[in-house]
Amino acid sequence: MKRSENKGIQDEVIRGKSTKSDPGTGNSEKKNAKPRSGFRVMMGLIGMVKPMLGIMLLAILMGCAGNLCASFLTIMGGFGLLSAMDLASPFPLRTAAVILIVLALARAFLRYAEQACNHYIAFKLLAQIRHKVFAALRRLAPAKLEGKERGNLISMITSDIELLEVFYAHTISPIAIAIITSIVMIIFVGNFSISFGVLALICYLLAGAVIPLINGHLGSGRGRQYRDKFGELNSVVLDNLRGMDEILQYDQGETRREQMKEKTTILSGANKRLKALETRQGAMTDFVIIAAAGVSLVMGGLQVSAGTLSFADAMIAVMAMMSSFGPVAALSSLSNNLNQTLACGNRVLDLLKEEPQVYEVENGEAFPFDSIAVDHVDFSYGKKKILSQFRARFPKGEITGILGKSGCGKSTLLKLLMRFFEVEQGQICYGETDVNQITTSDLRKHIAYVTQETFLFHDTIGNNIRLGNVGAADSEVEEAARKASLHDFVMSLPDGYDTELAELGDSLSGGERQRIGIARAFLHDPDMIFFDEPTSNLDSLNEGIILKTLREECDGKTVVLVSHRKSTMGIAREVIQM
Ligand SMILES: Nc1ncnc2c1ncn2[C@@H]1O[C@H](COP(=O)(O)OP(=O)(O)OP(=O)(O)O)[C@@H](O)[C@H]1O
Repeated sequence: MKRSENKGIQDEVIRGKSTKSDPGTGNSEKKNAKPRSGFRVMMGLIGMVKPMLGIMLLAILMGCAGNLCASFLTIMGGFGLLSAMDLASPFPLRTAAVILIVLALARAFLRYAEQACNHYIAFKLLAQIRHKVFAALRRLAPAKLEGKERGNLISMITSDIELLEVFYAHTISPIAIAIITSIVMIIFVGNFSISFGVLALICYLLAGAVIPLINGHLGSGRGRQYRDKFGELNSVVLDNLRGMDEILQYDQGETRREQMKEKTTILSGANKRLKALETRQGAMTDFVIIAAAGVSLVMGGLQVSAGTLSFADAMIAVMAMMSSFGPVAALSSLSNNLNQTLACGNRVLDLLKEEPQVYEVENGEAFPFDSIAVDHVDFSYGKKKILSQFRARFPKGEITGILGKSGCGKSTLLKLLMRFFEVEQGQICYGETDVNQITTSDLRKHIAYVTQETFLFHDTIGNNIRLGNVGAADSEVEEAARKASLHDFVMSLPDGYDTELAELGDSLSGGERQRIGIARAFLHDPDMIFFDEPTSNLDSLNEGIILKTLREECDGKTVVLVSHRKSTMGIAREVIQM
């Protein structure tokens, strides 16, 4: 494919989509987007239930049947009472007793089955949402994970998704159940007298909709405040744990303790305000239920004395009213958590819908092993300009060094070469091919990027090195470790290459971690290696060994070497000053 043709495709495939967001914040689209209403969040979350609609309907059916069983337990008791008093009852005492037992057993079974279905749906869905969130992160990474939002993402993956369990297991079906059972009960009591039906309708609306909506509105700020304060306390505790060495060294224990105490006091204040609202809401709901009972008693009495209703019917209608508030009362307590749940749902939906800053090129050009040309490149994180009309050339098969003061954009340049971000202006070309036209997976397969921070997985040292080439034999792993001056250290450990890094925890030194990263790159054996401060944590002996290996092993490879150290730059054929 010719370059000009590629450019056309490029404009269509990449530019159209990826220049919308903003490196450094990563969310320009989100900032401009209208916030979702609670209803839209609910619909979005319910949309995810589609694959499990059958079980959801079953849960609602069993919930309705179970709650009606509970109401009719009391009503059947009323019929039994009428029969015992020799008043008109459709059920003789014995039959009423048998039905009572059946209803009680059915109630227990249906309740259990409803909860089992709801939890099945919730946990299946949580697993699916986690998969979706990780797939979204995979799509959005690495740019998204580079930004300041990393902390928020961790909290989303851990607590936000967890909280959605409340929505799926304890929100959707209770709302449907309350609506259906209320309609059944309105028809049932309305059959005795229209006024009972109207009273039931008003009271159900008050307890199940008006009070929860008002309190939900009043409590939305308090719920969010509680969650924010909870997050703040968590991060202070984590900071203190991580920074324990510094706290002890600079005698900051008392100050940090005071800070934690202050955060705890604020959190407990927020919790108190939230509980006060919950208590007030509970009291309002109870008032409506008691008022409904009182009004229905008076109404029944008046209708019996006026001769428009028999005593037996009035008694059953009043008992039905009194026993039917379970499902709507359950809704009233929902609204306390609903605001928090919807806020979490909103964040998860935002992430699932977020456009990546950089789209991976899937069917582009194969990676050409050639010189790299950086031509008049501009790049900014948000409003902060990092590179302006930057030019450089990294010849094929040579080691080129990059020197520059801290923060001038050396690591950023490597990330642009890796296409973690796209340039704003100018071009980066491998040979004749624009980096934006190269199949991204192919690009990353042929380049090893050794970052300043080597991430170690909870696995053996051997497998951590093997990340560079999963199929590598033990001898190849050992060879790579030797080149990275790591072998002797590994052999000094009781289990050698089988030593679990989780057991060592953070006890590996910066230099040892760095050497694991370098061994990975050697094992990967790519055409190009980008090193970001590869020897910053090493003593001069290990630095010397690694530089010698770099010179020998990287013969014929294109190497870009970022470093502050003049000694490291010694192996570079050319040094670019940024
Ligand atoms: N993801 C990001 N979002 C916003 N700003 C960033 C991001 N990454 C880096 N920066 C900022 O961009 C500037 C350049 O960062 P970069 O890491 O490229 O510098 P550097 O030259 O490699 O520095 P050092 O030598 O200290 O590693 C710094 O001021 C940094 O704070």
